[in-house]
Amino acid sequence: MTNRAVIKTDKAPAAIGSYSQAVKVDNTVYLSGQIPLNPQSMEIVSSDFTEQARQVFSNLRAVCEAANGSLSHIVKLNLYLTDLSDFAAVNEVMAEFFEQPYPARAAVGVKELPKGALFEAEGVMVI
Ligand SMILES: C=C(N)C(=O)O
Repeated sequence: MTNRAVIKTDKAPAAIGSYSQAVKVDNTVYLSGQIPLNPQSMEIVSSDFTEQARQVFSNLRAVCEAANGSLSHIVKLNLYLTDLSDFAAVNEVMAEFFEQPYPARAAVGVKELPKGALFEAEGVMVI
């Protein structure tokens, strides 16, 4: 029998649709996609890609912590960029937030993201 719980924190943006910020099943936490919303204002923080990426990882960190984990517990990340010329920038921001060994990852260019965001990241954490 699995042990399932919904994770909810006001330190990360509230869900903007019909989903939970994260769902925990036993020791595994499925982290919903974070876009660069300020958790208080629920507005995109900046038009600058690097600032958006920092906000996304800050939001993901808050959800990890609400599930009693941390970014270092993330085993897989999926990144979505509306412009793959920001690939180098996202690697730099990840190096600010993550320590080696880094999680497994995919990075994909997409046409559009919710609220006009330039970047979204979602992943899986094992605690
Ligand atoms: C922002 C999202 N995670 C969504 O719309 O699913």
